[in-house]
Amino acid sequence: MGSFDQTKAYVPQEDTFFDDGREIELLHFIYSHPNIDNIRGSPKNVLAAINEFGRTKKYLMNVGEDKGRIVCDLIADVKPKTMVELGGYVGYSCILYADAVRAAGGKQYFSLERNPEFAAVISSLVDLSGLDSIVKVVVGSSDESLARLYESGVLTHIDLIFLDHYKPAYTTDLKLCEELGLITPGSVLAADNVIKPGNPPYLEYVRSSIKEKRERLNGVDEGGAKEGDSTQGISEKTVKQYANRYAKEKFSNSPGNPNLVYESRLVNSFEPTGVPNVLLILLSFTTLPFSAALVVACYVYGRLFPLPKPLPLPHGERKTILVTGVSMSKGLAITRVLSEHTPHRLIGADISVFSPGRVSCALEKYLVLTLPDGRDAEPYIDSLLQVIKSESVDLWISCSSVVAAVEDGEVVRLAEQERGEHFEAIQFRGDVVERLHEKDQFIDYIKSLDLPVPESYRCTSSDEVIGILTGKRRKGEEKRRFILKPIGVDDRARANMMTMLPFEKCEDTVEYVKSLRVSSKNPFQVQQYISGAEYCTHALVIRGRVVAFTCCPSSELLMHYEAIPPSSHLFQQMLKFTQRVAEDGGESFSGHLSFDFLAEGEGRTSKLYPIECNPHAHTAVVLYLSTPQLASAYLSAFSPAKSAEMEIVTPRTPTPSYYWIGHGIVVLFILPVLYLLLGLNKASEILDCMTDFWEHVISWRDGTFMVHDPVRFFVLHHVYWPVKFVRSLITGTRWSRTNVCTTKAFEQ
Ligand SMILES: C[S@@+](CC[C@H](N)C(=O)[O-])C[C@H]1O[C@@H](n2cnc3c(N)ncnc32)[C@H](O)[C@@H]1O
Repeated sequence: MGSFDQTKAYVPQEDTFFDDGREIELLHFIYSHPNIDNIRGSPKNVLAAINEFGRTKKYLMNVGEDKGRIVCDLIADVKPKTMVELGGYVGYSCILYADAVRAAGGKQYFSLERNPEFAAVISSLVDLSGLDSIVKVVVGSSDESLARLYESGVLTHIDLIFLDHYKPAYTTDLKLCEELGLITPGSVLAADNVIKPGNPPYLEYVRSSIKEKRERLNGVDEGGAKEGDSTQGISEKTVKQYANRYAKEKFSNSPGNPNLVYESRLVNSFEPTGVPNVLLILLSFTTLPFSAALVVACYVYGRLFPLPKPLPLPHGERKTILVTGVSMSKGLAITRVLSEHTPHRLIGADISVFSPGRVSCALEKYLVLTLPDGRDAEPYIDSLLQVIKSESVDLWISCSSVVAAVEDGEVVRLAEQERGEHFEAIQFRGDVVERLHEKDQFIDYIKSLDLPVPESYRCTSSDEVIGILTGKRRKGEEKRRFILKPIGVDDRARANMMTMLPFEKCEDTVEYVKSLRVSSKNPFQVQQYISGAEYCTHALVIRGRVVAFTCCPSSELLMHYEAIPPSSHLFQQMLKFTQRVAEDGGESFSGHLSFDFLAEGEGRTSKLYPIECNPHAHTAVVLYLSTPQLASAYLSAFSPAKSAEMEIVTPRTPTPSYYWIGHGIVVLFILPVLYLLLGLNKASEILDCMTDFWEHVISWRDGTFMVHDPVRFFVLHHVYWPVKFVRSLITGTRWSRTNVCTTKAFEQ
């Protein structure tokens, strides 16, 4: 779970927070919006306008962006033909989900809303977003509407149901759907608010075994909730939420189908009102004494058992090596290995004053670089050039983040221009970075090397895209599936565009593609969809030769790195691919090179497709933390003969796996304990998380912690992140997810 982005917060909830005319006000707000022409026909813009109203005018009880995304992911997974929502309010969830259902090839979305005024608002906004062909808004109490839809034959089966209406009716409506056969094995339920404010009868029902349900039906349950009492344990405020308009609530008395069992999973997310990231500051504060004690213990141990120092070099042979990006685990891992195993002078630089790298004893000096000023990267480039000049840097190892890769390439060119001679740098030139990083250029380039690529097309108009998606198949040819990626747009846009195409109906595909407004200014890549496991690699390339290489299964979100053994077929395939690209780069090709691959099929017959290239260091380099030979690989940059002879350095075997405790403690320990205390999750699920966490603590390694260099771990968790959170609270800086290992806080 990420932290809530405060800038997304709606205005606070008042005592009366709905049904006071604000729903109609919302319609006036949207239809008189200066951007109305762009809102028309665009579900995304209609949702943005609803959010704008909630943030600047009045609170709205919508599901919100964070929780909405979870259900959208579920829709993409389940691909429901028919989805039903109970409780539509002003249509936020309806527009968001119906758009996702359409994108996943679905046909129908039923929004059931009891209040006719709200239902009229939904219908109006659904029309405005152009989703009227898939959405049916049904006015009336959910139980009556479900029964009516079933009897008229309009609704025969529900693939995915979203429950977000009157909390006590969750269980009774679910049972009704079971009895009518609308919900069958394979149907998926997504229920909002079961954690907060809580819905114990619903959770109890979906977690009961067949035997328990039968016993309760027959009235033999000992001491449990009385069958039929669906308000038990739900707060009085929630039970009376709609009492102003519907004085007496009525429920279906359906017995349900006790033979159905559900697999259940609780997912925490945020209401649009927000959860302050103060909690994370508190976590850092409460764990501070433990970390401080750990630092002291490590310090004493380090004094008693110091690491052996590399032999000093004769006068004049000591070089200065600069590593940039030392706030990140990858930059620190490289400096750590170099400082332990080379006698050269190591200096580090990064853009943060509070960088955990500045306190690392691996560095002799830390320098702060200037942050790029908006789109102007010059201040950053100038400050880096200044460091290279003033410190007489002999070798620069660039470990900067992806956003600075092109600028870093430019720095190499300018440094050479200034010196009038070759400047040794582990950094590709700007044009190489662009060629490898831009999705379409990369695929074209790889194709030119005769290496396998997923079928990909660059398109600058909707017609081009439609032509490819709806093109005729040869006889016997299987239906191919594609995804559509924006080119040169940020990764957030890409995350929203991973829709499987074409849809069943040609007109749906056409409608969808047209809504993306593909043009020469907004080009897209149509790419063959490949289903399979994803892998990432990290390589050090010097003068066109791969001198160090490792790879592992991709797991950015879990933040786990487990090396694939060099003897495996997959490893060899990925290495061969990387070597081919490196060779093609020639003598001037030095830098960190990493690829993302998808493997189609398994074992020795699997076929690898590269999907992306990152021409910069990958966090997987932490796998080398106990491999001294990595230092020699970097130093081979000083001697062409050595790099030509070097054996490829792979992480020492057995290689420990890496995790980040700051991440693990939140997702695998604190949250599960919280659920346990609140009685919200099954003990077995909590136990699984705890076991994972414990296993990591015992047998994995933290990517930041080091017994002989413990202060940077302390600074990361008790200075860097808290300062970032406090700053974010004060300035309202946009962030919704944090990555402990790259020290980045970014929008999801
Ligand atoms: C929390 S709001 C739904 C928000 C909406 N799902 C969204 O995220 O945009 C709950 C809605 O359920 C409706 N509702 C409550 N009880 C209902 C019932 N028995 N049948 C149908 N709708 C109901 C309320 O009128 C209200 O509009």
